[in-house]
Amino acid sequence: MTVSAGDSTTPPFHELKQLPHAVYNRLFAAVYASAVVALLRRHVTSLVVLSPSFSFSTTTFLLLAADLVLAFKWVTAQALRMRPVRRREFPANLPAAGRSEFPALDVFICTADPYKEPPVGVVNTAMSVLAYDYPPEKLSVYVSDDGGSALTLFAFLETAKFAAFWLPFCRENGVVERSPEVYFTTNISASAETKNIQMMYEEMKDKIERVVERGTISIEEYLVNDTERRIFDEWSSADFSTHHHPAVLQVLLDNKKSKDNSGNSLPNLIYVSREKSKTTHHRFKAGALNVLLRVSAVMTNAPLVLTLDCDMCSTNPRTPLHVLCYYFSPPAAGSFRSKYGFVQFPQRFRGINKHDIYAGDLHHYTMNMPFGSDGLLGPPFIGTGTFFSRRVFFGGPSESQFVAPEIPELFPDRPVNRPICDPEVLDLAHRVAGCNYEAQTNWGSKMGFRYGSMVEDLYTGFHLHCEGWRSIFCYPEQPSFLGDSPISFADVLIQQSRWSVGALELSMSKKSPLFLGIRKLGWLMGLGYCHFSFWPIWSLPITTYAFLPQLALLNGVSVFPKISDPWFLLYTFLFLGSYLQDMLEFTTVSNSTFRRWWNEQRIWTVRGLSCFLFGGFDFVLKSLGVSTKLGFSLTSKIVDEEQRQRYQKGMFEFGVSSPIFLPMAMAALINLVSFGFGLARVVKGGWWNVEGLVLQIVLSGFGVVNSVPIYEAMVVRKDPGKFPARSSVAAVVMSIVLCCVASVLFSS
Ligand SMILES: O=c1ccn([C@@H]2O[C@H](COP(=O)(O)OP(=O)(O)O[C@H]3O[C@H](CO)[C@@H](O)[C@H](O)[C@H]3O)[C@@H](O)[C@H]2O)c(=O)[nH]1
Ligand SMILES: [Mn+2]
Repeated sequence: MTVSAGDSTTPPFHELKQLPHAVYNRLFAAVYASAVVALLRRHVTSLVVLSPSFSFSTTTFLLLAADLVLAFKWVTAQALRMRPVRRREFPANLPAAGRSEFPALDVFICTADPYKEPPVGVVNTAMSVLAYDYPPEKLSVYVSDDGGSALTLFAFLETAKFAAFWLPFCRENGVVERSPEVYFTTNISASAETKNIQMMYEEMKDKIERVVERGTISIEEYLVNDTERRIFDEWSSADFSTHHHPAVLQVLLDNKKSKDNSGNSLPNLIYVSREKSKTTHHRFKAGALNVLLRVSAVMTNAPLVLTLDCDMCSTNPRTPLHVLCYYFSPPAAGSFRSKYGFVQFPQRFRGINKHDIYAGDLHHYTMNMPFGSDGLLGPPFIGTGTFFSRRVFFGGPSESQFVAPEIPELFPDRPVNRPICDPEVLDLAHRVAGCNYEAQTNWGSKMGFRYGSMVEDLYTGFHLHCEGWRSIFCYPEQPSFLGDSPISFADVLIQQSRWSVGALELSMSKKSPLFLGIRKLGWLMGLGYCHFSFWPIWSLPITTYAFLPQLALLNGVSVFPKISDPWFLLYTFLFLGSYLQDMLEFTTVSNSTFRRWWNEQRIWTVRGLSCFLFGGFDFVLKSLGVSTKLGFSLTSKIVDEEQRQRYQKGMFEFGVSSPIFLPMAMAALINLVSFGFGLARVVKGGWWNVEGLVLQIVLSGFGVVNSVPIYEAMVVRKDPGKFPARSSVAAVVMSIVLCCVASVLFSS
């Protein structure tokens, strides 16, 4: 265990423990690796030595390719299993008197569409950070509105007013849940004060929701004075649209002037909608974050920066103190100028159903694997819940790597000595929020958040690690942030198709983790990044194993060893070994349930047949120049009540007819038919008669068990979330075609 403290006489600020299961992971990896090598050797020999027919060599070749991919994925996963660690912080040990030493903190919240991301939700996220247990004169919250929406700005005008009541209320009553929405739905109090503030909140919420529903702000009704009205003048110009408008910047709270209702200062709250033009690529979220980096540099230039998605409410007001436990530790004590570039909190979600049918908590990626990478060079950046040192955005950690920004006002260590409402400051802030500002600069390539991938988080984090930065995974028992997870299955798959495209943009780039990563970060960390960035190639083995053995079975062709063959044991070991290890890791190390694990393994196969496949296609089309424009399909944060109820009952929400459901439905059908066919043969002739097909029958059975929710949705369910009839028919037709083609091929 390593213990660090402010100095040797003070109690520790944090500790780091290696997780004990690392030893078993290593031993198991050694044994499993031998089995993998044996399997690959077997494939190669049978390909070279015996080649009785075209269909035999094709099948063997496809299985070899699938197993090679699986072996590669396995190796990359092991890299993250070699040295998992767990940290703990002790914020109580930070000297109480040190608050005046706290670094300033700039919080960035991104939103992009008031209809997909309801402003009330964004307001709650902002409120939960405005109410941080942090000196208000050091705290600034910047809201980036890529929707360029007056509705969002209106919601924030209201936020500024309500904050004056909400912040002192939280402070005086020791409120932990500082998003008012969450607080009022989980706490029912009879006190007059609470009732009063709840009424204020409900009024504000009503007002915002009515304005959003109507799509316009009624000037007479809602805007109380001329200053407020003037704010919205910008929107009155005829050519103001989401994709084409000047930069809009509005200081809604200024900590030098704004006071709450008990006379204390309020933090800064600044609305930023960067300039948009139809002719300039706006680079999605990374572009928005870079604008915030510059605008905040001009206005407050805090050395610490926190990035949040609009739905990621903070659930612990002392979260920044966990970060300070590292900030104040040697060798960097009080400067953050060490090699540690960012502190990543896990992304956790609220409202996930009991058994997590979509594996929406992204367990593997947001929990297990970050512990593994934390023992190496640190967790990847996952987009939200990340505290950065501002310095990381300007080149590697050593002085010689520093990349100077184009104007002195953006230097990361420049002290700020002008008020944020100073006209010159505001002028410059508008300028750096302009859509052509980045032309011929290093923004997006050597500075700031990096452009080049739809998963700007993984991509940026990778480049930061390659420059020499390290990161820290901070996982307090009590969740620090909770976000929304989509509840419609189509939304989940579309979101993950976008991630798949982004991951491939990284893994297939010239600076792929496979080459640059391993060279710069060493084998383990480099392979660890491969694990994340080669995510979608999983669809190759999954598609193969979901169809090939089953189609072979239907044609009576054996592709796996017989029961009496010793290789049978090897196959069984490889399958059960990795499944059991994953299950144990999930249920013990991460303390989750068997049912959740079971659902997660199902989603793994489903992803292979949907988002990974479609994301892969999109990527290929884009690389070939066939489709040039891939938009950022924003994940909807709207919750339909009926849908939510079905989701809470554990029902998959198909509903819309989408090609993304087709391959999984075809796999479900073909596995069912081949399983039935296999069983019929067993009934007729007994197990020994089909001993060459046993593994294929078992595999089809496994496919069938995993497809139960699909059969239900196709045949049994009548609710609007059922499998769309059109897609069912398409799946049946295509399955029949596939079976016919297979029977021709297998007879060749
Ligand atoms: O042009 C854009 C597009 C998106 N966003 C914001 O980016 C965030 C993430 O968008 P969302 O639709 O919620 O995407 P998710 O796939 O749910 O987000 C995950 O994946 C992203 C990478 O694709 C990461 O950036 C996120 O942090 C991570 O939560 C939201 O706050 C959006 O408002 C923008 O500001 N501008
Ligand atoms: Mn999201």
